[in-house]
Amino acid sequence: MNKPLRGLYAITDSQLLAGGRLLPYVAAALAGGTRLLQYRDKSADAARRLDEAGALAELCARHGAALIVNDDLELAARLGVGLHLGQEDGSLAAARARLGEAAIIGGTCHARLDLAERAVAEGASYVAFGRFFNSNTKPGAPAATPELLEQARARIARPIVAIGGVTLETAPGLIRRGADMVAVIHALFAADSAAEVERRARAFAQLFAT
Ligand SMILES: Cc1ncc(COP(=O)(O)OP(=O)(O)O)c(N)n1
Ligand SMILES: Cc1ncsc1CCOP(=O)(O)O
Ligand SMILES: [Mg+2]
Repeated sequence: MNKPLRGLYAITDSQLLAGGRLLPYVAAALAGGTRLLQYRDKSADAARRLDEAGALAELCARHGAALIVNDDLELAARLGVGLHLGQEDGSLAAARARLGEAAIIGGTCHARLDLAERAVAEGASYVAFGRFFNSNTKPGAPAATPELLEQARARIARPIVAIGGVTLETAPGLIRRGADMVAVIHALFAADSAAEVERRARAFAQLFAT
C-alpha cells in the first residue's frame, strides 16, 4: 500500500557514512521513523553502488519505508525503487515512462515554482525546494526562502520536500509553512553513534506527529 509522502526524508552521504557506518546508521534512521531514504553516492563504482543500494532497499522494506536513488535511472530501474532527478540529471517524463506509475520520482526545483509546475506536468511524485539554510553538504545550492513554501502549497498539487540546512531547529518553520517532508543529511548523519542517529530521526519524525 502506498503511504503518503509526509515526514522525515533521510539522504545518505558517502563521507559521513564511510567506514562501515552506512548500514547501521541508516538502520537507526529508519528505526527512528524515516519515511523516505535517498541513496546519494556520487562515485563511479557501479558494483559498490549496486551492492549498497540493494542492501538499503532490504533495510527500507523491513521498516516499511521507501528507497529513492539519486541521479541514476538505471540503478533505480534495476532495483525497482524510486528516483530523484535534478535539473541536469535527465528527463522526469522519461524516468516515469521507464519506472512506471507506482514509482516515487522526485525533482529538484531550487527556488522556482515554474520548475515545480513543469516537474508535475512531467510526472513527478514530489517536488523539492531548497536549500533553505546554510548547507554543510551542498553550500553552493541555490537559496530559497521559507515563504516560497506557502506559494508552492497554493499552486502545486504534489507533496513538497524542503532541503538544505534542515535541522531540528529549522524544520518546524518549514513544516508550518507547508513542507510535507524535510530532507536531511548533516543534521541527521553527522553523529558519533547509531543511537544518536535514531534519537535525532525520532525527534524529526515527531515534528510531523500532529
Ligand atoms: C530531496 C532532494 N532534493 C534536492 C536534491 C538535489 O538534487 P540535485 O540538484 O540533482 O543535486 P545532487 O543531489 O544530485 O547533488 C536531492 N538530491 N534530493
Ligand atoms: C543535495 C542538496 N540539494 C540542495 S541542499 C542539499 C544538501 C542537503 O544536505 P544538508 O542537510 O547537510 O544541508
Ligand atoms: Mg542530481
